[in-house]
Amino acid sequence: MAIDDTRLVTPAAMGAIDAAAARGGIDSFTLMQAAGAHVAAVVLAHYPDALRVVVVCGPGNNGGDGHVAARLLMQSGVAVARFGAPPKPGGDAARAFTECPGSLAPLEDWQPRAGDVVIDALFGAGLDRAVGDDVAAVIARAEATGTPVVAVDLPSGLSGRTGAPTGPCFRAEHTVTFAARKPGHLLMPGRALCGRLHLCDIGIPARLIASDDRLWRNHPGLYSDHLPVADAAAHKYTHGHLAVFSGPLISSGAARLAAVAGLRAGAGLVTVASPPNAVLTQASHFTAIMQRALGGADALADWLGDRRLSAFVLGPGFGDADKARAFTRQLADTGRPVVLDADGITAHAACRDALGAAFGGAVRLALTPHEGEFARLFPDLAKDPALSKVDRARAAAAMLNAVVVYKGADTVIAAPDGRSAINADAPAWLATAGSGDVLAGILGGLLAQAMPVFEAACAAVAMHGLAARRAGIGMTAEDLAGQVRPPDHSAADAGRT
Ligand SMILES: NC(=O)C1=CN([C@@H]2O[C@H](COP(=O)(O)OP(=O)(O)OC[C@H]3O[C@@H](n4cnc5c(N)ncnc54)[C@H](O)[C@@H]3O)[C@@H](O)[C@H]2O)[C@H](O)CC1
Ligand SMILES: [K+]
Repeated sequence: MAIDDTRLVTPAAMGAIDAAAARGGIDSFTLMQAAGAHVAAVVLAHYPDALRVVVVCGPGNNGGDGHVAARLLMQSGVAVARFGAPPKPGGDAARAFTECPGSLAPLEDWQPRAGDVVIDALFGAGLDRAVGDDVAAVIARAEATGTPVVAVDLPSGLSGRTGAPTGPCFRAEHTVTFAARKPGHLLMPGRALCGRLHLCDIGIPARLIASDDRLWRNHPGLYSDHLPVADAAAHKYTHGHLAVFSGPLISSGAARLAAVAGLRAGAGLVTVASPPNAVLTQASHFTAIMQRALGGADALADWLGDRRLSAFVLGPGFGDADKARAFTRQLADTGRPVVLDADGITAHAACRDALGAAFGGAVRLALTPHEGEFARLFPDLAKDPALSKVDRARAAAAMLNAVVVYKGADTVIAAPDGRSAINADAPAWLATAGSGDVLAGILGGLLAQAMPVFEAACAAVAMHGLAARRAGIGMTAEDLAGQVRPPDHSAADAGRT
């Protein structure tokens, strides 16, 4: 493929890329022709029985792509009707408008008919506010009549930067985008509003699609060079020793899930450290996983003297917030990597800055919050409507000098240096009780094997999704943990969306 399909480019950065292409002698009208041709091809391929293609065109270049598609469809013998307002004279869109035969009726004139397919070419990268009443009425009409919509670049009304609608928004069956995916194609609810995404090469060279965004879809290229190496000469300690802290008897299952996942992710040894009264219960479940009774701080300090302990997971089912804070501080002092999940995150809601300060220096803290946990730790970021999920995760990562795995259907992994990835291919059935404990365990297992934290987090999120696919729909978290496999170096690009 001539384009880099792993990079995500914000609409603003895309504008800069277009300008660089123009400086390099690439004609913008030629790009528009290519864009319109891809849209027409998607419509022809997916709606061969359409009786009429309705192209709704906006004032900018998104509308220009619509005029090109309209002309090409007419030339293919398709019945086409165009609605909208003519573009301002002088630019590419005006030229595309002029070159398309036939009239342009006002937007409000569209009366849906059976057999209509809508090409939404109203707004794309240039959307900067909520759509007006005229566009909102068209969106409502398409939705009420179930008319299929093919969106050009982005469904009109959707922010390509945040994945959030700015107001009323088309729900497309297909979205045809150009040169690079935008964050809004992967972030929810944008991903759902786009329907099936077609990423099309319009002739912008891949070398130009290297913006400063440092944002990718999660894919093996982000981490494969850092995966633990399966070494014939290895012994168990070569692959590290992961410690998982269990909560009280009643909630001890969460640590078990994390421990099993950590072992399956390749950690050489895994020990579950439990309050003394939970040890017997834990022991009755395990053979390969080791046990340790751990009372308070002194016992932990004693254990931490074992240099072979190489990573820690604290939080799943942990309960006691005071103890979580005290243990975390002791773990921070070891200089070794720590995963904080669930109660381990919530315990620091009132002392977030102290947590960040305890983990200064080389990055060795990973946090795996879901929406609710994120809001508890970062209420200021969670409340700010101007921020995308990527912005929030990045700001949180920078604040705490930690890698943040902000979970959801669109899990965002962010590093303090700004590198970020959106994971958009996990199956929906991954959202089940205990699933997060498994993710924390996988991540702990990779960190125990000395992977750097950002790379380990990207790999862990991918492995979690792969395990869910293996376990299949209807799985429980136990099934999920049982399907975790060490990362496969030879695996094909499993991150493709
Ligand atoms: N490299 C590429 O990806 C190419 C993309 N192309 C297409 O060009 C558009 C972006 O075009 P642009 O003119 O910058 O923006 P829009 O057409 O989306 O809209 C701009 C226009 O609309 C006004 N506006 C914005 N929001 C609203 C609103 N809510 N209500 C009313 N008016 C609004 C804004 O002020 C501007 O006047 C990209 O998406 C692709 O489809 C090129 O064809 C080829 C290269
Ligand atoms: K559009």
